[in-house]
Amino acid sequence: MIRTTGLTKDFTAKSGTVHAVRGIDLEVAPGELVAVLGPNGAGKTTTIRMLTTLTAPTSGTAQVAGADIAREPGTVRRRIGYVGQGNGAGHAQRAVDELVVQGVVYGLDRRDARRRAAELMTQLDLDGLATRKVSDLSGGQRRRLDVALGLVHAPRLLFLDEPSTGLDPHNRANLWEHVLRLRQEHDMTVLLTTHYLDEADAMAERVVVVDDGRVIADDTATALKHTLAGDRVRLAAADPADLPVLAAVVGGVPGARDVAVAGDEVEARVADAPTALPVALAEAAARGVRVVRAEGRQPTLDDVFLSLTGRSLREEGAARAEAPETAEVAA
Ligand SMILES: Nc1ncnc2c1ncn2[C@@H]1O[C@H](COP(=O)(O)OP(=O)(O)OP(=O)(O)O)[C@@H](O)[C@H]1O
Repeated sequence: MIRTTGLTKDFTAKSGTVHAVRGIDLEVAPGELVAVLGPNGAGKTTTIRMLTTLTAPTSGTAQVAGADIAREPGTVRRRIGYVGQGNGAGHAQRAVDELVVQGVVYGLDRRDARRRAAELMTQLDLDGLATRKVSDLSGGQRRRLDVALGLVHAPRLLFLDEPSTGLDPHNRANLWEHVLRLRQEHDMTVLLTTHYLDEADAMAERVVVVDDGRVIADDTATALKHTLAGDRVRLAAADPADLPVLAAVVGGVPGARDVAVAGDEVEARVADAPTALPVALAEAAARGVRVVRAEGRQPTLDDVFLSLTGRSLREEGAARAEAPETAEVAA
């Protein structure tokens, strides 16, 4: 459904050239749900904008929904849906009119456009809001209307750029419920970007991690967490003199490696924290070591990013959210 080769985008800014995307090779099969995850400025939006023909690549090629983004941009656009960041819907318009107009733009006659609009309003739980002005909708309702706008022409491939940013947890869950149901009903391929690690983890069958314009990992969330981060256990001894014995105990549990002693604690990677922890505790007790704290931890996608880059995605997101990006000048 998507195949890119060496997709690259440079921008010319006042401060010099910005290498936003540095040669991305990506394949997405029909029906997949892929999350592109990465810190602010990693190149996620620029990649989506190239794939949706909104900006031309500096170099590289991409086939999207069976058409070439450079040679057949019109065909690509007809076959895909795109929900960008922020709200695409106009403000003074009534919700239903936005959908009807979008349908007409995509070639439906007015009657079909009205029928499709009504169908989508129901599917996205917007019934009863048809005649409300877009500006009077709540954030969650407006985002669902944006998704409806992206689906008017029943695309086989849907791009969602940070669909749930700014929504509260209830509205995020609600939006996802709708997207996942629609995807199943229409057998749609979905490529989305998100900052929410838990969202990528829970929703996507595949997670593509990007950093500084490059793909640095691409696999299922489970595989990424298993191979790049791994489970951990941490145990603290009441008596520091017991630490060498405790380290030996921890080192003996299944799959233990990277055993480290810091302060009054022993920490190690293990194959499976929930089963390793009781084994370690029982063995420590048998050897007369009194353990005062014990913790087993399973990795998150943030641990994956940390292991790949030495940086935390969570901290970067928070730091950048507090300090708005300085404006860069486009070419
Ligand atoms: N029009 C432009 N002119 C100059 N630089 C740009 C332009 N658009 C994007 N950039 C730069 O390209 C890089 C990638 O930006 P992009 O918006 O693709 O990142 P992102 O991963 O989507 O980030 P975010 O999560 O904040 O949306 C950033 O350094 C950004 O400042």
